[in-house]
Amino acid sequence: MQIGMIGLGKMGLNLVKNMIRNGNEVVAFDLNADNVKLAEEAGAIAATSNEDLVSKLQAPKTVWIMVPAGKPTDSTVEELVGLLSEGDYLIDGGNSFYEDSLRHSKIAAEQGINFFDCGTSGGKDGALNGGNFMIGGPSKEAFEHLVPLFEGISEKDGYLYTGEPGSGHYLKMVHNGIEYGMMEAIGEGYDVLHNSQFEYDNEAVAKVWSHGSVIRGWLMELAEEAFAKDANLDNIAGVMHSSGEGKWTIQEALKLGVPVPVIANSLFVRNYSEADDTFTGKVVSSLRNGFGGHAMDMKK
Ligand SMILES: O=C(O)[C@H](O)[C@@H](O)[C@H](O)[C@H](O)COP(=O)(O)O
Repeated sequence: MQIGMIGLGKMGLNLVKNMIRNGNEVVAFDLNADNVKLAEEAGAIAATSNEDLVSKLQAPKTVWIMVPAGKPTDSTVEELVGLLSEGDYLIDGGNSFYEDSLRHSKIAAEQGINFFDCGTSGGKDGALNGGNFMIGGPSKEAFEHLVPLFEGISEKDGYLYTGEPGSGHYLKMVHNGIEYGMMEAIGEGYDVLHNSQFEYDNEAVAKVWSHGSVIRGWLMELAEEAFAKDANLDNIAGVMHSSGEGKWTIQEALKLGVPVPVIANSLFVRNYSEADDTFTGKVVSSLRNGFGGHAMDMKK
């Protein structure tokens, strides 16, 4: 089928290549002209603006947007709702907050446009070679139109129509919450090994854990790759950033009254990792010193 792709960053460009390899025709646009050129080299038809992209598609038109969540997605959706017509399809494949997607779905539905909120997982490699997609949208019938597209670009069994609008990005949000907890557990286990009396070969450990153990999986394979490049990760700072989905999962859990101690602590550990020093630490150190006379590390 024919798809318009807006947003040709590391995920969008790989999706374009995947779509073309699977027999789709892609019209591509990005604010960065260099990225459009790369898409053109990969076989896409270049567009010079969102409007130009939409004008190059045949009805019913299908546009996939892959731009950062928040304001960039908001403005792109708003513009496209004005450019597309009744019966067209609009897919947000980014990591949008599900309440934003509910809003986008509503303004699209007012114009008769089928809006799908699509959580995309599997990273750059998945986008290129077979990804994972969690897709909410107006109806199963409308989704049928997109099945050939997702059949081609997904890992086998790697896409799901999740039901009503918002449910795709909601599922991706929770997926990422789980991702936070799993990665933190792997990190902590390795920290124990690293500080133990034994001399473990981190890469070899990841490799053996990847073959038949309970904790095998893609994250363990990625750990093996990372340790192969840098045996003790000496060149990497232990700072962990986050893009928001862990936080949203925790906020949602608080709203629902569901306990999520592992996911919540994973985010707090990431937040701590971003700080050079913490005021909490200064306060606790002062208090220990106050009641027990325990030594405080002073600023150098
Ligand atoms: O499923 C995936 O492929 C990943 O989750 C992907 O979506 C991305 O790497 C995260 O958004 C990073 O999230 P943080 O920056 O919050 O760790």
